[in-house]
Amino acid sequence: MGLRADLNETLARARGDLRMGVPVVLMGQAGAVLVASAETVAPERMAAMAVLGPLDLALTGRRAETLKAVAYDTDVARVIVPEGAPLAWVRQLADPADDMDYPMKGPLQTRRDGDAALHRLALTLCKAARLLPAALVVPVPSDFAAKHGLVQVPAAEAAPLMLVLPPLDHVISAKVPLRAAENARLHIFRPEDGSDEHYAIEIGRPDREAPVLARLHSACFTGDLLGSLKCDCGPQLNAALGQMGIEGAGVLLYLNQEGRGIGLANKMRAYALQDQGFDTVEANHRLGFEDDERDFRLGAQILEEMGFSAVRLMTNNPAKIAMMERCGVQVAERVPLKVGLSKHNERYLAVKAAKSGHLL
Ligand SMILES: Nc1nc2c(ncn2[C@@H]2O[C@H](COP(=O)(O)OP(=O)(O)OP(=O)(O)O)[C@@H](O)[C@H]2O)c(=O)[nH]1
Ligand SMILES: [Zn+2]
Repeated sequence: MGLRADLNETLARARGDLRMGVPVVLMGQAGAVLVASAETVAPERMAAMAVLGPLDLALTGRRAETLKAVAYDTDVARVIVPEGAPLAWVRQLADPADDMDYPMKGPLQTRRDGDAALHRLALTLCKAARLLPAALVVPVPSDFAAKHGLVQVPAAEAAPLMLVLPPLDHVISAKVPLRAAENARLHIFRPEDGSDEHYAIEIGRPDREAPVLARLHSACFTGDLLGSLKCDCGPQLNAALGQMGIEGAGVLLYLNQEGRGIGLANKMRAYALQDQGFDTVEANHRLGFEDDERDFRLGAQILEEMGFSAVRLMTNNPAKIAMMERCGVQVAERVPLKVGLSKHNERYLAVKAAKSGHLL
């Protein structure tokens, strides 16, 4: 490998830059565009972008639905930013926080001609950076990145790469005696694309030839650490480790997919919308996300790397079972995990059962 950044490294830089409010260049077949996150871009940078050409605001089809904007490309809407529109105008479209106070934002003009591929990639990058899926997009000459010292992403290669799960490196493991099980070991897995690390807690030394008692737990800072009553995550985490402790063997994957994969800041935005009366699924949609943005292939990959091919899966979520099976991990048994019901999460769990197919 030479000193030049490869594509994975370039994408990691692009995510970092978008988070910092720095624009990046996406190179497509029909030309290049300059892209900035609507959430993090500074007003001066937006003004500098507006000088370069007509500004679009790329939004997901989900967000467009709430805004009553026509998404000609189904999953992507290219909203035309009126000349002279301030950053506040853009932020109001990107962020649903004030939707209820200012319901009439339109009529919004959306682009129909041309190709939406670069807008789509911009949104994928925003999601991967755990930002709101909303990006300012403006056409630029193909030598723009080199001239201005910006990161340049070749779209045709990057878009398919972002759909592939990166290889995970096992970094280290060490003993961590737990209240629930003294013979526990924590493993750290690091994705080669520079995204968040994931953990596996191995209890005892489970037989690799038999189905292992397993849980795929998605990070929930509020439930796991703070004891939030809005969800059932904390009690599920403790019950799963407790059961593994009792049986003397098991593996709990702690996947850093906070907020069903949208990140903690966006999850708090979803909670703020829930305070306005929307349910957990509606809140995700208003923000521009799908119900569930997690990638459960990750869990299968870690299990496989640890030498497990069959599980007794502790879950109420049929999507997790289906994904395990599709990824070649046999689910020998579903072990229900029903704990932590409170008056605060009754509705949340009912919505998951009604809309996301969770088993009651
Ligand atoms: N976006 C969003 N995420 C939430 C909300 N409440 C909890 N979460 C997240 O949802 C995830 C819950 O994950 P899991 O415990 O794996 O739950 P599950 O998919 O319902 O499956 P099982 O618990 O296995 O039945 C965690 O990442 C939480 O942070 C919410 O209202 N909105
Ligand atoms: Zn939770």
